[in-house]
Amino acid sequence: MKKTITSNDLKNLVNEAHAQVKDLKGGKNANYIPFLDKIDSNLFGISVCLPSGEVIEAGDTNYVFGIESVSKVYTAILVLRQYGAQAVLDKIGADATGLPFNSIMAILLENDHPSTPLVNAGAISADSMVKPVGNSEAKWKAITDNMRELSGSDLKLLDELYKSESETNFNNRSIAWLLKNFNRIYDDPNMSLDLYTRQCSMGVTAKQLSIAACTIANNGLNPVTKQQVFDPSLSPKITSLIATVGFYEHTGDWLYTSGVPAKSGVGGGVLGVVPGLFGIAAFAPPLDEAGNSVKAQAAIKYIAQKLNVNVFGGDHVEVIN
Ligand SMILES: NC(=O)CC[C@H](N)C(=O)O
Repeated sequence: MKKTITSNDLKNLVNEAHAQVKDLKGGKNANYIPFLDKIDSNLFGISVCLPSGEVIEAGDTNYVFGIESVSKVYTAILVLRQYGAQAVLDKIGADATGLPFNSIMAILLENDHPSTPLVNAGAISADSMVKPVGNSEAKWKAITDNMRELSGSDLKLLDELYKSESETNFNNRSIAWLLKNFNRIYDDPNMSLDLYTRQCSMGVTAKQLSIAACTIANNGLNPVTKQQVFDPSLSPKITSLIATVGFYEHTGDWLYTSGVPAKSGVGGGVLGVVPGLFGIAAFAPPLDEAGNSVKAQAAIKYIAQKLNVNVFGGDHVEVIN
């Protein structure tokens, strides 16, 4: 069915979702990274960005939190921009692992392959691919420039998070060297791991995430800055990667129940893409056992179900002013 709603209707719906979900119990902050354990677990924000550039917000949408694994989407886009879709498929892959984000078993099971740029192994591999290979400083500039272009404004490193994560990332150190063993690291392993740890420690707001999500939903055109950030042909590629593995071992359940391709991070952020319609982001620190924000999932589901939008069916919704 074709359906037209006003941006005011959508604003009311976002406020309603916030009110419905804000007291939801369950989940707990990530505690394997000490910094994240200390964040106020009552923080909660929802932001929806439309292709017109309008951003609809409710709650703590300007609170700066750790982007964590949502950053994998950004760097996946960067290597897609630098290498094209085929090379990313060949060098990293585009498969679901069905396993936790930090799984070493997934690397062994795939017989050398990191599977996808959206789990730790593939993301470290993607950071190793970022050009110019061999130059850490210039690679970091490419990573942060790309983040700014997608989000419409600068993301800033959370120094304390970076320190906390660098001191405790023993599992990721093993992943980097295991990938080296399988020739799936295309630069220095320690440098690639450090770039990965740093990108995960960037601070972002729900509002910035929703603008990046809308840039993906809007075929690479940032709706706020009006910059064509990446080639439109890459949009379905990144959305399919997100749909396939965005919630790790819970991805199938999530997609089945929400119909919205979305990527989570252990900082509590979730970025969701409804192609052509909007980018949506939500943030709340308490996570379920797979590391996905409990309230962010509930909020995005609430909005998608009320609108009856679903990438596999549902209504064709148009938002007018
Ligand atoms: N799922 C996540 O957000 C994990 C990211 C975190 N930096 C890690 O590597 O463990």
